[in-house]
Amino acid sequence: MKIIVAKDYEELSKKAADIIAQEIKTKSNPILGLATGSTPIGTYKELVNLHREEDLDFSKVETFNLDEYYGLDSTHEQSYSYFMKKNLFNNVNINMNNTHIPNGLTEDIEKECKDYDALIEKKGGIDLQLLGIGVNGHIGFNEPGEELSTGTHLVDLETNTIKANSRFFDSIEEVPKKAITMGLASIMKSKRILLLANGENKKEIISKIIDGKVSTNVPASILQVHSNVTIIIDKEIAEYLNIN
Ligand SMILES: N[C@@H]1[C@@H](O)[C@H](O)[C@@H](COP(=O)(O)O)O[C@@H]1O
Repeated sequence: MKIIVAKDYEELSKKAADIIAQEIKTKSNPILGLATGSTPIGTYKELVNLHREEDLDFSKVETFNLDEYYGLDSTHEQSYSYFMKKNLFNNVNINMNNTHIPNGLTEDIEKECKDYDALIEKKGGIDLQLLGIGVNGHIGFNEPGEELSTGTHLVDLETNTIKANSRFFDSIEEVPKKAITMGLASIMKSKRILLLANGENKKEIISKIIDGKVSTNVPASILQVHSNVTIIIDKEIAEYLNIN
């Protein structure tokens, strides 16, 4: 795992955007895996700046998002579909037909998940997967447990995840209890993985995934066996890890 330390969230976002921009510039049809949550918002902002100021071209970019809440319409302000449009897609020259997010309103979960994995496969897999991390070590919505799922699947969200994500909703009752998420195999098949983490509340989990054992109780620990992972952390986490 390659670890990059940024002095603050702004620098972390700039460094992440630069890595993604490099991928976009060097591949003829870059396939990006995208994440939501508060962590990548700054990265998307920087990518929009690069598009506006330096003509970073998204016309050939294809994207697959990690997850979507089950039961939320794409127009719901807390759906990840809405998030992606607001923070990135509406602000760059991406072809919306090339953006993919699981359909949270699907009536056929099994088909939705199978089709999602098949499409990623058909496109040749993800070149660069962007990840945030939950405080319990989840990536996408792959929650800790005795077993981990490989393909895209419907997941019951942990009570703590529901609590953590309630900060985006008016009340905790409004947070969906289930989500559709890419599985760990789809994530691990990505050619390169870029994980971002900043702030006090992520320091323990980052320490676990870097130094701890690989365990289904910490889903992100599986990243230790991927050959091309870059983690960008801020100074606060770096100090906790004793990295300068
Ligand atoms: N499904 C998303 C994850 O992909 C994200 O990494 C996590 C952390 O969010 P934040 O970046 O706001 O800490 O939130 C959600 O649960």
